[in-house]
Amino acid sequence: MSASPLLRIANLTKAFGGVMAVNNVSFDVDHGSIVGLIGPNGAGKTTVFNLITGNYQPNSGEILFDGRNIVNMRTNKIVSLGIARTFQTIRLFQNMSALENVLAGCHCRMRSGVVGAMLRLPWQKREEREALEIAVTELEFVGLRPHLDQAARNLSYGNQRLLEVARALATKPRFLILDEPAGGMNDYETQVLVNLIIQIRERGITVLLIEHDMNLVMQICEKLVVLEYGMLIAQGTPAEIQKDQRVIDAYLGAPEDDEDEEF
Ligand SMILES: Nc1ncnc2c1ncn2[C@@H]1O[C@H](COP(=O)(O)OP(=O)(O)OP(=O)(O)O)[C@@H](O)[C@H]1O
Repeated sequence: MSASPLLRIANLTKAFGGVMAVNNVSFDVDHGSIVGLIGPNGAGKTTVFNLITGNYQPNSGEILFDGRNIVNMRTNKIVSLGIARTFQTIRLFQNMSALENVLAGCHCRMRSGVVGAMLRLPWQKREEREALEIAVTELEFVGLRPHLDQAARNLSYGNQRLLEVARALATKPRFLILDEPAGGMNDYETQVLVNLIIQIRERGITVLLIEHDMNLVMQICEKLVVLEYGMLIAQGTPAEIQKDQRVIDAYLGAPEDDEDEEF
């Protein structure tokens, strides 16, 4: 018998008006794995992410994290269980420094919170010192230590994406959800990202990612889950998925766009 998965999605459904964005989808993410969620534009991938992180509530179905149903849980509670994410559209505090952005991630885990920290009681000072250490460590981990004091808006696009990863890591996740992490990156930046995701997994963090860059997905994911029109049409290893006729048809039948879906 195999060990229970870190994340289990069971019969998950989410409709927006008449649109079935996610339609009876079920899949597992095993502990310590890197899983890719792929599919043509509008297939329902980001909606699945928003359901896992509590940004949306499903119409039906279950989301079990480490055996616990997290449906209807508040987003901050879900973060405190060890789920962190980055967004498809960069969501940084553009006028704040790289360090301040990552500290904002640490505050999700702090007892005092941002306002309480201003009172500066001894245990709050200790907590702040620890947060600073974590933030610097994570900036170093993603290679942004030299840019610590720079405003987020002055970082290159690729570095802004890495900053989002550092901020997510500062919440000490067990499960990291990355929404198109290579979006807008050049080939060199993408390769740096690939190495970083592998190192994240080596830290024992399980990764679920949406990515249109098939080269990246094929390199690092041991399992792919494919959605089309909200429905799961295939799941398996990259080699299995590449040969799957339904997947080939879904991609070949997808309307052309500028996202360079090379499958
Ligand atoms: N908040 C919302 N309100 C209404 N419809 C929505 C909402 N979010 C998503 N949808 C619809 O649900 C469907 C799935 O969208 P979703 O963004 O999850 O797809 P996706 O696979 O992430 O696409 P992409 O690769 O383009 O990001 C689409 O038809 C979309 O228009």
